[in-house]
This record gives sequence, C-alpha cells and structure tokens, in this order.
Amino acid sequence: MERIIITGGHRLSGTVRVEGAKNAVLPVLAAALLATEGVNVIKDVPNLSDVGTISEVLKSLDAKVENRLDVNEVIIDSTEQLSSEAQFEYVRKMRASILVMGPLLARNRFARIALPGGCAIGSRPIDQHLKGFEAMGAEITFGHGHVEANVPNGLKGAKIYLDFPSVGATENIMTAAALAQGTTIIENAAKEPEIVDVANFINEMGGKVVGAGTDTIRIEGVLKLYGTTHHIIPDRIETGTFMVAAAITGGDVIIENAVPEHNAALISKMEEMGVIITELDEGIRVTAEYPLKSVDLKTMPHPGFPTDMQSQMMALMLTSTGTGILTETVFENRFMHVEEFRRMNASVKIEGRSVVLSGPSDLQGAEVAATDLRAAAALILAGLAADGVTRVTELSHLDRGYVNFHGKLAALGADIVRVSPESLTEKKVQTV
Ligand SMILES: CC(=O)N[C@H]1[C@@H](OP(=O)(O)OP(=O)(O)OC[C@H]2O[C@@H](n3ccc(=O)[nH]c3=O)[C@H](O)[C@@H]2O)O[C@H](CO)[C@@H](O)[C@@H]1O
Ligand SMILES: C=C(OP(=O)(O)O)C(=O)O
Repeated sequence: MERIIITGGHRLSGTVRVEGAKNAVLPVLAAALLATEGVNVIKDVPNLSDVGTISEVLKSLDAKVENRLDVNEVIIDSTEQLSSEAQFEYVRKMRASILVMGPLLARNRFARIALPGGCAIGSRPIDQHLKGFEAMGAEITFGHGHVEANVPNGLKGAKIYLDFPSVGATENIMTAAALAQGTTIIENAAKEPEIVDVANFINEMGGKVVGAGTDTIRIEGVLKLYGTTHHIIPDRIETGTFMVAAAITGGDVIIENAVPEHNAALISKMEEMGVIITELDEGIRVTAEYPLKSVDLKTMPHPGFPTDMQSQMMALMLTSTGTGILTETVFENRFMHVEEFRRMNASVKIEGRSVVLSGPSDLQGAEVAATDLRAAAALILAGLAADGVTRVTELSHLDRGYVNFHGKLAALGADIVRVSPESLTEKKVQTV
C-alpha cells in the first residue's frame, strides 16, 4: 500500500511556493461551460487529482478539454452543444461535480446529476442549490439516484435567501444566473475568496456580477458569455497547512504566493498561540519557538475560521501547552481524524461538536490512515512533530488537494519519503 513515512523532530526552514486554489479551480472549470464563443484558458491550475476528475466530467458533457498541467494550464472549448448528465462515477469521486448543474441549466435548460450523497465529513445535502434553481423557475425531480432540473422556458432572475452561506450553492446559483433572464440577488451568500474568483471569472467572460465577497451578490443575466484567460487565486488552505508545518516544527518558513488577507482568521489564531507571522511582498514568513500555547477556536463560514484548516490546527494544538477547545460548526462529522491522532498518543476528548485537547500530548509515531483530504495533511503534520516514525496511508485523499506535499516538506528539511507499492526499498524522495 502506498504510504508517506515521516521521521519526526526536524525543524523546517526555507521557502515554499503555494499552488492555485483547488476550491477555486473546480468551480471555475465548471463555470467555463458557460462560454459559447471562444475558448477559456485557465492558468495557475494545480496538478491535482480533483482537476483530473472535473476535466473528465467536462469531457463527459462533450466539452473539449486540453489539460496542460505540466504548465498549470487547462483549455476548455464548450462552444458546441453540451450533453446534460453528470454521471455517478464522477460525482461519487468528487462532490464538486455538482457544480456543473448551474451552467448546464443555463445552457441546456435541463440537467441530470447523480446525487452526491454524503462523505467522510458529513451528510452534505444540496437543498440550497436546488432551492435557488427552483426560485429561478426550475422544476426539480428525483429518481434512480439522480436529481433532474428542468426549466423549459429558461431561467428567470430571482431573489434567493440562502439558509446557510453555502459555498457550492452560491457558486451554482451565480453560474445559473449569469445567463438567466433578468437579475438574480443572492442573500446570505458565501463570502469566501473562491466565490470572488468565480465571480471575477464570470465577469471576464462578459458577465455582470457585483457584490461577490459580501453577503449580497447581484447577477444581471446576459445573453452570451465568451471564452477568456483567467488566473486562479493562490490556495489559502495549502498556505495554512504550510503555516502549521512551520509552527509545529518550531521552524522558520517563507510561504511564497500566499495572500495574508485570505487567511486573516488563521493568522490571528496562530499569533494568539505565540507564532510570529510577518507579511512580506512575496507572501508570508512564519516563525515559531516552543512552547506554543493552545487556544479555543470555532470553525465558521468565511471570514470565520475555515473548517478546511480544522484538522491541521488540531495537530498544532496537540503539541501546544494548556487546554484548547476546538468546535466544528460547518460540518457535523469532521472529527474522523481524532481516532487516528489517538493512535499517535494524542490526548483528545470529543464532546458533541467540540474536541477538548489537553496539551502538550507526547506524540508518538504510529501507523495511521487518512480519513479525508485535510486529515491526510494533518496526520503528516503531526508526524513531523512526533517521536519516531509515522506511516500515513490512504493517500488518494491527499492527492485531491496537495501537489507534491511530501516533496515540498522534504525541501524544507523534513525527513519524509513517499513509498509506492512498486518500490522495493524505501527510497528518499527527490526534493523540489
Ligand atoms: C470544492 C469546494 O469548494 N469545497 C469546499 C466547499 O464545500 P461545499 O460547497 O460543499 O460546502 P458548503 O459551504 O456548501 O457546505 C457547508 C455546510 O452547509 C451544508 N449545506 C450545504 C449546501 C446545501 O445545499 N445544504 C446544506 O445543508 C453542508 O452540509 C455543510 O454542513 O466549502 C466548504 C466549507 O467552507 C469547504 O469545506 C470545502 O472544501
Ligand atoms: C472538504 C474539502 O473539499 P471537498 O468539498 O472537495 O470535499 C476540502 O477541500 O477540505
């Protein structure tokens, strides 16, 4: 079984560069389907398995997709007629496949998508996406594991209040509304930087979206959208993960391409723990000396503390002094990694939607399995600080969201190797 093997206790130092954001590139590639004239060229695309999956989804819908991931570029030609069905094989692999629903409804007036269902972090319903489409005139039906949306007379602008500022629902409604008749207003919209990136992309294609990044987004439908060239924003979660990597090893790391404003909540919490964070022209510098002190934190929609950094912060809090309470409010079941941390001798107690950490835990290297994407990163981070050797398996989760994570850590001085089933010996990886 493929695994990453870490020998803990090495202080990280040097410079690392973060990639384009996974959570921006997936909705942007889905939104590219809106263009009916000219091709879209998307740049700064990270070479992730999720990008491969969304590309397959777009191809299955009859878009022409050229993946040039060696140069971080994807070219999409969606000018021909598209088919309307996103199949289970893709949606099962990656929930973000649901994001083609808005563009398909806008273009084809019909979409049939396999129901995404839940995943390791929660049940993840799509009721808010559907509520938006219904308000715009779509008729929604369910059957045979699929959801169908039908709008024979075309989508009409509407006022939509989201019960929760869902990232995916905001994106799906924005893309549907981009080609709808009239104006759509999304209230209680998600405000994540990735929402702003998608809105900018729609505008670059000739759309009319204002207010992205605030609670209220206004989309005036246009008749046609045109292919353009768009650069994806840097990944704030990869940035945060390297910030924790620096801090958990008492290191000194410069993270290039990081946007500090996108990580304000994380920066503020890490500073509260005693980490020194300096803004530089090229990104941010993170320096830490032991002991760090634990804090209380609660995940919230942006600009609150991101749920996608919860497990990595849990790793950091495990190595910090004092008691910290970490509360997850975005997903109802995002504590699967706690059991794996316990294998590493972590002192963690789950109390409802909170976790109580009494630190510092005397972390010991162990065999652990990633339970989701961010858990994979968090277990590796814990391994950097643990005594002895940690082996992390189920790496397909990691590959969804991190490019060459082990190689980047090795280049910063970590003792880390990735061993494939084919390798007979545990060879040192090449540093980047
Ligand atoms: C590809 C992508 O961008 N993924 C991110 C996106 O996921 P995603 O777009 O799925 O997250 P949402 O913001 O939609 O979900 C947040 C919460 O709202 C609930 N909900 C959502 C939609 C809905 O119709 N009904 C409903 O109840 C979900 O179950 C969850 O509990 O935002 C999450 C929250 O920041 C991040 O963790 C994910 O990394
Ligand atoms: C939960 C995540 O992604 P997704 O929504 O694609 O599952 C994540 O990026 O941490």
